[in-house]
Amino acid sequence: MKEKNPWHKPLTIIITVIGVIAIVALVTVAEIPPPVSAQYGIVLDAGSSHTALYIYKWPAEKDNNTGRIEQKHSCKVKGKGISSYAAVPEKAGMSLTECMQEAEMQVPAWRHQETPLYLGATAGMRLLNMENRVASDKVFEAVEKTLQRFPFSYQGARILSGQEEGAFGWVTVNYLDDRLKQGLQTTGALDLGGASTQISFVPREYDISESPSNAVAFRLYGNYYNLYTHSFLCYGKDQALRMALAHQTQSGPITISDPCFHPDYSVTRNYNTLYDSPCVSERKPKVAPLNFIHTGEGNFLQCQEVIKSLFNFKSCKYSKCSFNGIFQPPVQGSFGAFSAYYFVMNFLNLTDVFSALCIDNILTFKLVEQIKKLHSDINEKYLAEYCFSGTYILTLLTEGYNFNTETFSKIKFIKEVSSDAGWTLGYMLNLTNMIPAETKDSPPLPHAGYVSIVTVIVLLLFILCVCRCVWVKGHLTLSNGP
Ligand SMILES: O=c1[nH]cnc2c1ncn2[C@@H]1O[C@H](COP(=O)(O)OP(=O)(O)O)[C@@H](O)[C@H]1O
Ligand SMILES: [Ca+2]
Repeated sequence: MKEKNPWHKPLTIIITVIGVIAIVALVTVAEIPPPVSAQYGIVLDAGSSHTALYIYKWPAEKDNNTGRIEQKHSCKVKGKGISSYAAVPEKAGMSLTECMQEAEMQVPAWRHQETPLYLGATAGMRLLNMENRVASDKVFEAVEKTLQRFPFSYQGARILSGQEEGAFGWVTVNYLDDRLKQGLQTTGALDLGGASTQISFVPREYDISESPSNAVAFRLYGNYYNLYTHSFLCYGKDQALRMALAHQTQSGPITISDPCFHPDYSVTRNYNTLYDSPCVSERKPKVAPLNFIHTGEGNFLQCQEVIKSLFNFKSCKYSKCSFNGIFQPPVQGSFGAFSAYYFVMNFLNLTDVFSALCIDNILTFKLVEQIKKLHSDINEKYLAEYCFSGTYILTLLTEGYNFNTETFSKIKFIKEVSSDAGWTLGYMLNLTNMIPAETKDSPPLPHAGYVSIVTVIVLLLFILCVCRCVWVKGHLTLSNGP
Protein backbone atom coordinates (compact mmCIF):
# COMPACT_ATOMS: atom_id res chain seq x y z
CA MET A 1 0.00 0.00 0.00
CA LYS A 2 1.19 3.46 -0.86
CA GLU A 3 2.05 5.53 2.27
CA LYS A 4 0.10 8.77 2.66
CA ASN A 5 2.22 11.81 1.77
CA PRO A 6 2.03 14.31 4.74
CA TRP A 7 2.95 17.21 2.35
CA HIS A 8 -0.22 16.66 0.41
CA LYS A 9 -3.25 18.97 0.32
CA PRO A 10 -3.21 21.82 2.94
CA LEU A 11 0.50 22.58 2.70
CA THR A 12 0.58 22.33 -1.07
CA ILE A 13 -2.39 24.71 -1.28
CA ILE A 14 -0.72 27.22 1.10
CA ILE A 15 2.53 27.11 -0.83
CA THR A 16 0.76 27.60 -4.14
CA VAL A 17 -1.30 30.56 -2.84
CA ILE A 18 1.72 32.31 -1.28
CA GLY A 19 3.73 31.58 -4.40
CA VAL A 20 1.11 33.16 -6.67
CA ILE A 21 0.80 36.24 -4.39
CA ALA A 22 4.59 36.61 -4.29
CA ILE A 23 4.96 36.35 -8.03
CA VAL A 24 2.13 38.83 -8.67
CA ALA A 25 3.69 41.24 -6.13
CA LEU A 26 7.12 40.85 -7.66
CA VAL A 27 5.81 41.54 -11.16
CA THR A 28 3.80 44.58 -9.95
CA VAL A 29 6.69 46.06 -7.98
CA ALA A 30 9.21 45.34 -10.68
CA GLU A 31 7.12 47.33 -13.13
CA ILE A 32 7.96 50.56 -11.25
CA PRO A 33 11.08 51.97 -12.96
CA PRO A 34 14.21 51.73 -10.84
CA PRO A 35 15.43 55.04 -9.26
CA VAL A 36 18.34 55.75 -11.53
CA SER A 37 17.84 59.07 -13.28
CA ALA A 38 18.56 62.54 -11.94
CA GLN A 39 16.92 65.90 -12.37
CA TYR A 40 18.70 69.22 -12.76
CA GLY A 41 18.12 72.90 -12.09
CA ILE A 42 20.22 75.94 -13.06
CA VAL A 43 20.47 79.26 -11.22
CA LEU A 44 22.50 82.26 -12.35
CA ASP A 45 23.56 84.57 -9.54
CA ALA A 46 23.95 87.96 -11.20
CA GLY A 47 25.84 89.77 -8.43
CA SER A 48 27.16 93.33 -8.48
CA SER A 49 30.76 92.23 -9.07
CA HIS A 50 30.27 89.11 -11.21
CA THR A 51 27.82 86.45 -12.34
CA ALA A 52 28.08 82.79 -11.37
CA LEU A 53 26.14 79.83 -12.72
CA TYR A 54 25.19 76.90 -10.49
CA ILE A 55 23.87 73.53 -11.60
CA TYR A 56 22.00 71.50 -9.00
CA LYS A 57 21.18 67.83 -9.25
CA TRP A 58 18.78 65.59 -7.32
CA PRO A 59 17.32 62.09 -7.66
CA ALA A 60 14.32 62.22 -10.01
CA GLU A 61 12.50 59.45 -8.19
CA LYS A 62 12.11 61.51 -5.02
CA ASP A 63 10.90 64.57 -6.85
CA ASN A 64 9.05 66.30 -4.11
CA ASN A 65 10.65 66.16 -0.76
CA THR A 66 13.06 63.47 0.21
CA GLY A 67 15.81 63.66 -2.42
CA ARG A 68 18.95 65.46 -1.41
CA ILE A 69 20.01 68.25 -3.73
CA GLU A 70 23.67 68.66 -4.51
CA GLN A 71 25.67 71.18 -6.46
CA LYS A 72 26.88 69.43 -9.57
CA HIS A 73 28.82 72.23 -11.20
CA SER A 74 29.53 75.94 -11.02
CA CYS A 75 30.87 78.37 -13.61
CA LYS A 76 32.22 81.85 -13.03
CA VAL A 77 31.24 84.20 -15.84
CA LYS A 78 34.26 86.08 -17.18
CA GLY A 79 34.22 89.83 -16.70
CA LYS A 80 32.15 92.02 -14.41
CA GLY A 81 28.55 91.83 -13.21
CA ILE A 82 25.66 92.43 -15.63
CA SER A 83 24.95 95.89 -14.18
CA SER A 84 28.36 97.07 -15.43
CA TYR A 85 27.11 96.68 -19.04
CA ALA A 86 24.49 99.46 -18.67
CA ALA A 87 26.04 101.37 -21.59
CA VAL A 88 26.38 98.25 -23.81
CA PRO A 89 23.51 95.95 -22.74
CA GLU A 90 23.99 93.34 -25.49
CA LYS A 91 27.38 92.54 -23.95
CA ALA A 92 25.64 91.58 -20.70
CA GLY A 93 23.86 88.82 -22.61
CA MET A 94 26.95 87.75 -24.51
CA SER A 95 28.97 87.49 -21.30
CA LEU A 96 26.79 84.56 -20.18
CA THR A 97 27.24 82.45 -23.31
CA GLU A 98 30.34 80.53 -22.27
CA CYS A 99 28.95 79.35 -18.93
CA MET A 100 25.63 78.49 -20.57
CA GLN A 101 27.46 76.32 -23.12
CA GLU A 102 29.19 74.61 -20.23
CA ALA A 103 25.79 73.98 -18.67
CA GLU A 104 24.61 72.39 -21.92
CA MET A 105 27.48 69.91 -21.66
CA GLN A 106 26.97 69.26 -17.96
CA VAL A 107 23.25 68.45 -18.08
CA PRO A 108 22.42 65.31 -20.11
CA ALA A 109 20.78 66.34 -23.40
CA TRP A 110 17.58 64.37 -22.77
CA ARG A 111 17.05 66.38 -19.55
CA HIS A 112 17.60 69.83 -21.11
CA GLN A 113 13.96 70.64 -21.81
CA GLU A 114 12.76 69.92 -18.31
CA THR A 115 15.66 71.64 -16.54
CA PRO A 116 14.46 74.94 -15.03
CA LEU A 117 16.75 77.92 -15.59
CA TYR A 118 16.54 80.99 -13.36
CA LEU A 119 18.50 84.22 -13.20
CA GLY A 120 18.38 86.34 -10.06
CA ALA A 121 20.09 89.71 -9.92
CA THR A 122 21.04 91.37 -6.66
CA ALA A 123 22.26 94.74 -5.44
CA GLY A 124 24.19 95.83 -8.56
CA MET A 125 20.98 95.70 -10.59
CA ARG A 126 18.98 97.17 -7.69
CA LEU A 127 21.24 100.21 -7.84
CA LEU A 128 21.14 100.44 -11.65
CA ASN A 129 17.36 100.14 -11.54
CA MET A 130 17.19 103.07 -9.09
CA GLU A 131 19.59 105.12 -11.15
CA ASN A 132 18.47 104.34 -14.70
CA ARG A 133 15.36 102.21 -15.16
CA VAL A 134 15.64 102.11 -18.94
CA ALA A 135 19.23 100.86 -18.85
CA SER A 136 18.30 98.20 -16.29
CA ASP A 137 15.40 96.96 -18.50
CA LYS A 138 17.73 96.80 -21.51
CA VAL A 139 20.24 94.70 -19.59
CA PHE A 140 17.45 92.27 -18.68
CA GLU A 141 16.23 92.15 -22.29
CA ALA A 142 19.72 91.24 -23.50
CA VAL A 143 20.17 88.64 -20.79
CA GLU A 144 16.78 87.05 -21.54
CA LYS A 145 17.56 86.89 -25.25
CA THR A 146 20.74 84.94 -24.56
CA LEU A 147 19.19 82.60 -21.99
CA GLN A 148 16.20 81.78 -24.21
CA ARG A 149 18.51 80.59 -26.96
CA PHE A 150 19.49 77.61 -24.84
CA PRO A 151 17.38 74.44 -24.71
CA PHE A 152 16.54 74.68 -20.99
CA SER A 153 13.17 75.54 -19.46
CA TYR A 154 13.74 79.27 -18.97
CA GLN A 155 11.83 80.56 -15.95
CA GLY A 156 12.70 84.25 -16.06
CA ALA A 157 15.27 86.80 -14.93
CA ARG A 158 14.48 89.27 -12.17
CA ILE A 159 15.87 91.39 -9.38
CA LEU A 160 15.56 89.74 -5.98
CA SER A 161 14.43 91.96 -3.15
CA GLY A 162 16.93 92.35 -0.31
CA GLN A 163 14.50 90.42 1.89
CA GLU A 164 14.43 87.48 -0.55
CA GLU A 165 18.22 87.52 -0.83
CA GLY A 166 18.58 87.33 2.96
CA ALA A 167 15.86 84.74 3.48
CA PHE A 168 17.03 82.38 0.71
CA GLY A 169 20.63 82.59 2.00
CA TRP A 170 19.27 81.47 5.37
CA VAL A 171 17.31 78.60 3.77
CA THR A 172 20.46 77.45 1.92
CA VAL A 173 22.67 77.39 5.00
CA ASN A 174 20.11 75.50 7.05
CA TYR A 175 19.20 73.10 4.24
CA LEU A 176 22.86 72.22 3.72
CA ASP A 177 23.31 71.64 7.44
CA ASP A 178 20.23 69.41 7.39
CA ARG A 179 18.70 71.49 10.17
CA LEU A 180 15.31 72.11 8.60
CA LYS A 181 14.22 68.53 8.07
CA GLN A 182 15.38 67.47 11.49
CA GLY A 183 13.73 70.47 13.16
CA LEU A 184 17.04 71.48 14.82
CA GLN A 185 17.93 74.96 16.05
CA THR A 186 18.69 77.01 12.99
CA THR A 187 21.86 78.89 12.04
CA GLY A 188 21.77 82.57 11.15
CA ALA A 189 23.10 83.73 7.78
CA LEU A 190 25.46 86.63 7.11
CA ASP A 191 26.04 87.48 3.45
CA LEU A 192 28.46 90.20 2.38
CA GLY A 193 28.30 91.16 -1.29
CA GLY A 194 29.87 94.01 -3.19
CA ALA A 195 26.83 96.29 -3.13
CA SER A 196 24.64 95.02 -0.27
CA THR A 197 24.86 92.91 2.85
CA GLN A 198 22.26 90.71 4.54
CA ILE A 199 21.68 89.48 8.08
CA SER A 200 19.06 86.79 8.76
CA PHE A 201 18.37 84.78 11.92
CA VAL A 202 15.61 83.43 14.13
CA PRO A 203 15.63 85.67 17.23
CA ARG A 204 15.00 84.34 20.72
CA GLU A 205 12.06 86.61 21.39
CA TYR A 206 10.63 88.24 18.36
CA ASP A 207 7.84 90.77 18.23
CA ILE A 208 7.20 90.76 14.48
CA SER A 209 4.77 93.67 14.73
CA GLU A 210 7.60 96.01 15.70
CA SER A 211 8.88 96.03 12.12
CA PRO A 212 6.84 93.71 9.86
CA SER A 213 9.02 94.45 6.84
CA ASN A 214 11.91 92.61 8.53
CA ALA A 215 9.89 89.47 9.21
CA VAL A 216 9.65 86.41 6.99
CA ALA A 217 7.54 83.46 8.15
CA PHE A 218 8.32 79.98 6.85
CA ARG A 219 6.65 76.66 7.38
CA LEU A 220 9.14 73.98 6.35
CA TYR A 221 8.88 70.24 6.97
CA GLY A 222 6.11 70.88 9.48
CA ASN A 223 8.03 73.48 11.53
CA TYR A 224 7.29 77.20 11.83
CA TYR A 225 10.13 79.73 11.60
CA ASN A 226 9.84 83.44 12.27
CA LEU A 227 12.87 84.82 10.56
CA TYR A 228 14.31 88.29 11.05
CA THR A 229 16.08 89.55 7.93
CA HIS A 230 17.47 92.81 6.67
CA SER A 231 19.46 93.81 3.61
CA PHE A 232 21.53 96.99 3.74
CA LEU A 233 21.85 98.43 0.26
CA CYS A 234 25.21 100.22 -0.24
CA TYR A 235 26.79 98.29 2.65
CA GLY A 236 28.40 95.60 0.49
CA LYS A 237 32.17 95.94 0.67
CA ASP A 238 32.69 97.73 -2.68
CA GLN A 239 30.01 100.34 -2.10
CA ALA A 240 31.17 100.73 1.51
CA LEU A 241 34.64 101.55 0.17
CA ARG A 242 33.09 104.19 -2.10
CA MET A 243 31.28 105.65 0.92
CA ALA A 244 34.54 105.68 2.90
CA LEU A 245 36.33 107.46 0.05
CA ALA A 246 33.43 109.90 -0.35
CA HIS A 247 33.72 110.63 3.37
CA GLN A 248 37.39 111.50 2.91
CA THR A 249 36.96 113.59 -0.26
CA GLN A 250 34.14 115.91 0.79
CA SER A 251 36.26 119.00 0.27
CA GLY A 252 37.48 117.88 -3.17
CA PRO A 253 41.19 117.42 -2.32
CA ILE A 254 43.92 116.46 -4.80
CA THR A 255 45.40 113.86 -2.45
CA ILE A 256 44.02 111.80 0.44
CA SER A 257 45.98 109.77 2.96
CA ASP A 258 43.73 106.84 3.78
CA PRO A 259 44.25 104.94 7.09
CA CYS A 260 42.58 101.86 5.57
CA PHE A 261 45.27 101.37 2.90
CA HIS A 262 48.92 100.28 3.08
CA PRO A 263 51.60 102.94 3.68
CA ASP A 264 53.12 102.59 0.20
CA TYR A 265 49.78 102.50 -1.62
CA SER A 266 49.19 105.16 -4.26
CA VAL A 267 46.56 105.12 -7.00
CA THR A 268 45.04 107.92 -9.08
CA ARG A 269 41.25 107.91 -8.97
CA ASN A 270 38.70 109.82 -10.99
CA TYR A 271 36.12 111.90 -9.10
CA ASN A 272 33.33 111.18 -11.62
CA THR A 273 33.92 107.43 -11.46
CA LEU A 274 34.02 107.42 -7.66
CA TYR A 275 30.75 109.32 -7.30
CA ASP A 276 28.96 107.42 -10.07
CA SER A 277 26.70 105.40 -7.75
CA PRO A 278 23.43 106.22 -5.95
CA CYS A 279 25.22 105.29 -2.70
CA VAL A 280 27.41 108.42 -2.89
CA SER A 281 26.23 110.57 -5.82
CA GLU A 282 24.46 113.10 -3.62
CA ARG A 283 27.66 113.82 -1.73
CA LYS A 284 29.76 114.69 -4.75
CA PRO A 285 31.82 117.82 -3.97
CA LYS A 286 30.66 120.87 -5.94
CA VAL A 287 34.19 121.87 -6.77
CA ALA A 288 36.79 119.21 -7.37
CA PRO A 289 39.62 118.42 -9.77
CA LEU A 290 39.23 115.62 -12.33
CA ASN A 291 41.32 113.17 -10.31
CA PHE A 292 42.70 112.67 -6.83
CA ILE A 293 45.60 110.58 -5.58
CA HIS A 294 44.56 107.90 -3.13
CA THR A 295 47.50 107.13 -0.86
CA GLY A 296 47.66 104.87 2.18
CA GLU A 297 48.59 105.38 5.82
CA GLY A 298 47.90 101.99 7.41
CA ASN A 299 46.29 102.60 10.78
CA PHE A 300 43.65 100.20 12.03
CA LEU A 301 42.10 102.43 14.72
CA GLN A 302 41.85 105.45 12.45
CA CYS A 303 40.48 103.26 9.69
CA GLN A 304 37.83 102.04 12.09
CA GLU A 305 36.89 105.65 12.85
CA VAL A 306 36.41 106.36 9.13
CA ILE A 307 34.29 103.23 8.77
CA LYS A 308 32.21 104.03 11.87
CA SER A 309 31.28 107.32 10.23
CA LEU A 310 29.42 105.33 7.53
CA PHE A 311 26.91 104.13 10.13
CA ASN A 312 24.29 106.22 11.85
CA PHE A 313 23.85 104.98 15.42
CA LYS A 314 21.76 107.90 16.65
CA SER A 315 18.16 107.52 15.57
CA CYS A 316 16.16 104.43 16.54
CA LYS A 317 12.39 104.40 16.92
CA TYR A 318 12.30 100.71 17.89
CA SER A 319 13.20 98.83 21.07
CA LYS A 320 16.59 98.02 19.48
CA CYS A 321 18.39 98.91 16.26
CA SER A 322 21.46 97.85 14.35
CA PHE A 323 22.24 101.10 12.52
CA ASN A 324 20.60 103.69 10.25
CA GLY A 325 17.42 103.39 12.34
CA ILE A 326 16.85 99.75 11.30
CA PHE A 327 15.17 97.45 13.81
CA GLN A 328 17.19 94.42 14.88
CA PRO A 329 16.59 92.07 17.81
CA PRO A 330 19.73 90.86 19.68
CA VAL A 331 21.70 88.33 17.61
CA GLN A 332 21.06 84.77 18.69
CA GLY A 333 22.71 81.36 18.18
CA SER A 334 25.29 80.31 15.66
CA PHE A 335 25.86 82.07 12.32
CA GLY A 336 27.32 81.13 8.97
CA ALA A 337 29.09 84.07 7.26
CA PHE A 338 29.73 83.63 3.55
CA SER A 339 30.60 85.28 0.22
CA ALA A 340 32.96 88.25 0.82
CA TYR A 341 32.93 87.56 4.59
CA TYR A 342 34.63 84.29 3.80
CA PHE A 343 37.00 85.55 1.10
CA VAL A 344 38.33 88.37 3.26
CA MET A 345 38.49 86.60 6.62
CA ASN A 346 40.03 83.52 5.03
CA PHE A 347 42.73 85.59 3.38
CA LEU A 348 43.47 87.49 6.60
CA ASN A 349 43.52 84.21 8.56
CA LEU A 350 40.75 85.42 10.82
CA THR A 351 38.29 82.60 10.19
CA ASP A 352 39.15 80.92 13.48
CA VAL A 353 37.27 81.98 16.53
CA PHE A 354 38.91 84.93 18.27
CA SER A 355 38.07 87.44 20.90
CA ALA A 356 36.35 90.49 19.51
CA LEU A 357 38.02 92.50 22.27
CA CYS A 358 41.48 92.17 20.78
CA ILE A 359 40.59 93.03 17.23
CA ASP A 360 42.58 96.25 17.29
CA ASN A 361 45.77 94.19 17.36
CA ILE A 362 44.86 92.02 14.49
CA LEU A 363 45.34 93.95 11.31
CA THR A 364 48.88 94.98 10.64
CA PHE A 365 49.44 96.94 7.50
CA LYS A 366 52.47 95.59 5.68
CA LEU A 367 53.74 97.31 2.58
CA VAL A 368 51.51 96.51 -0.33
CA GLU A 369 54.57 95.66 -2.45
CA GLN A 370 55.60 92.99 0.08
CA ILE A 371 52.13 91.51 0.03
CA LYS A 372 52.08 91.38 -3.76
CA LYS A 373 55.33 89.40 -3.71
CA LEU A 374 53.94 87.00 -1.10
CA HIS A 375 50.69 86.49 -3.02
CA SER A 376 51.59 86.89 -6.66
CA ASP A 377 48.66 84.67 -7.67
CA ILE A 378 46.01 86.94 -6.15
CA ASN A 379 44.28 89.83 -7.92
CA GLU A 380 46.10 93.08 -6.94
CA LYS A 381 42.89 94.98 -6.33
CA TYR A 382 41.76 92.39 -3.78
CA LEU A 383 45.19 92.46 -2.10
CA ALA A 384 45.20 96.24 -1.75
CA GLU A 385 41.66 96.24 -0.33
CA TYR A 386 41.84 93.33 2.12
CA CYS A 387 42.77 95.52 5.12
CA PHE A 388 39.95 97.95 4.40
CA SER A 389 37.57 95.00 3.94
CA GLY A 390 38.77 93.27 7.14
CA THR A 391 38.32 96.42 9.20
CA TYR A 392 34.92 96.99 7.59
CA ILE A 393 33.78 93.44 8.41
CA LEU A 394 34.89 93.65 12.05
CA THR A 395 33.23 97.04 12.45
CA LEU A 396 30.00 95.97 10.74
CA LEU A 397 29.71 92.86 12.89
CA THR A 398 30.62 94.37 16.26
CA GLU A 399 29.41 97.97 16.05
CA GLY A 400 26.72 97.50 13.40
CA TYR A 401 25.03 94.22 14.32
CA ASN A 402 26.20 94.26 17.96
CA PHE A 403 28.03 90.94 18.08
CA ASN A 404 29.99 90.80 21.35
CA THR A 405 32.89 88.57 22.41
CA GLU A 406 30.58 85.68 23.16
CA THR A 407 28.25 85.91 20.16
CA PHE A 408 31.12 86.66 17.77
CA SER A 409 32.69 83.33 18.65
CA LYS A 410 29.61 81.60 17.22
CA ILE A 411 30.19 82.99 13.73
CA LYS A 412 31.63 80.46 11.30
CA PHE A 413 33.14 81.85 8.11
CA ILE A 414 32.13 79.39 5.45
CA LYS A 415 32.59 79.01 1.74
CA GLU A 416 30.50 75.92 1.40
CA VAL A 417 28.81 73.06 3.19
CA SER A 418 28.84 70.42 0.42
CA SER A 419 27.40 73.14 -1.89
CA ASP A 420 28.40 76.81 -2.02
CA ALA A 421 26.71 78.97 0.60
CA GLY A 422 24.60 81.70 -1.00
CA TRP A 423 20.98 82.51 -1.86
CA THR A 424 20.83 80.48 -5.11
CA LEU A 425 20.07 77.03 -3.67
CA GLY A 426 17.34 78.41 -1.35
CA TYR A 427 15.86 80.29 -4.31
CA MET A 428 15.64 77.15 -6.42
CA LEU A 429 14.32 75.02 -3.53
CA ASN A 430 11.55 77.57 -3.10
CA LEU A 431 10.63 77.98 -6.76
CA THR A 432 10.56 74.26 -7.44
CA ASN A 433 8.58 73.59 -4.22
CA MET A 434 11.30 71.23 -3.12
CA ILE A 435 10.85 71.88 0.61
CA PRO A 436 7.33 70.88 1.62
CA ALA A 437 5.48 72.78 4.35
CA GLU A 438 4.52 69.49 5.97
CA THR A 439 6.45 66.29 6.43
CA LYS A 440 4.67 63.74 4.29
CA ASP A 441 4.15 60.29 5.81
CA SER A 442 6.80 58.29 4.13
CA PRO A 443 5.73 54.80 2.94
CA PRO A 444 6.45 52.08 5.53
CA LEU A 445 9.08 50.66 3.22
CA PRO A 446 10.96 52.15 0.32
CA HIS A 447 10.76 50.57 -3.13
CA ALA A 448 13.95 48.59 -2.59
CA GLY A 449 12.54 47.24 0.69
CA TYR A 450 9.48 45.77 -1.04
CA VAL A 451 11.57 44.14 -3.72
CA SER A 452 13.89 42.57 -1.13
CA ILE A 453 11.03 41.15 0.95
CA VAL A 454 9.26 39.63 -2.04
CA THR A 455 12.54 38.16 -3.29
CA VAL A 456 13.20 36.56 0.11
CA ILE A 457 9.68 35.04 0.17
CA VAL A 458 10.11 33.62 -3.33
CA LEU A 459 13.50 32.18 -2.37
CA LEU A 460 12.06 30.57 0.78
CA LEU A 461 9.26 29.02 -1.24
CA PHE A 462 11.74 27.75 -3.75
CA ILE A 463 13.81 26.10 -1.00
CA LEU A 464 10.63 24.68 0.52
CA CYS A 465 9.63 23.18 -2.84
CA VAL A 466 13.07 21.69 -3.36
CA CYS A 467 12.95 20.14 0.15
CA ARG A 468 9.54 18.72 -0.61
CA CYS A 469 10.69 17.18 -3.89
CA VAL A 470 13.69 15.65 -2.16
CA TRP A 471 11.45 14.31 0.59
CA VAL A 472 8.95 12.83 -1.90
CA LYS A 473 11.71 11.33 -4.00
CA GLY A 474 13.43 9.82 -0.96
CA HIS A 475 10.13 8.46 0.31
CA LEU A 476 9.26 6.88 -3.05
CA THR A 477 12.71 5.31 -3.25
CA LEU A 478 12.23 3.88 0.24
CA SER A 479 8.76 2.53 -0.46
CA ASN A 480 9.86 1.06 -3.83
CA GLY A 481 12.95 -0.48 -2.29
CA PRO A 482 13.52 -4.20 -1.61
O1 LIG B 1 38.53 86.05 -4.07
C1 LIG B 1 37.99 87.04 -3.62
N1 LIG B 1 38.61 87.85 -2.72
C2 LIG B 1 38.02 88.95 -2.20
N2 LIG B 1 36.79 89.33 -2.52
C3 LIG B 1 36.14 88.60 -3.42
C4 LIG B 1 36.67 87.43 -4.02
N3 LIG B 1 35.76 86.93 -4.87
C5 LIG B 1 34.68 87.73 -4.81
N4 LIG B 1 34.91 88.73 -3.94
C6 LIG B 1 34.02 89.84 -3.58
O2 LIG B 1 32.81 89.32 -3.07
C7 LIG B 1 31.77 90.24 -3.35
C8 LIG B 1 30.68 89.50 -4.07
O3 LIG B 1 29.60 90.35 -4.22
P1 LIG B 1 28.47 90.12 -5.32
O4 LIG B 1 29.03 90.26 -6.68
O5 LIG B 1 27.79 88.85 -5.01
O6 LIG B 1 27.58 91.38 -5.06
P2 LIG B 1 26.10 91.57 -4.46
O7 LIG B 1 25.78 90.33 -3.68
O8 LIG B 1 26.18 92.78 -3.59
O9 LIG B 1 25.23 91.77 -5.65
C9 LIG B 1 32.38 91.38 -4.18
O10 LIG B 1 32.72 92.43 -3.33
C10 LIG B 1 33.65 90.73 -4.73
O11 LIG B 1 34.66 91.68 -4.98
CA1 LIG C 1 26.00 88.13 -3.74
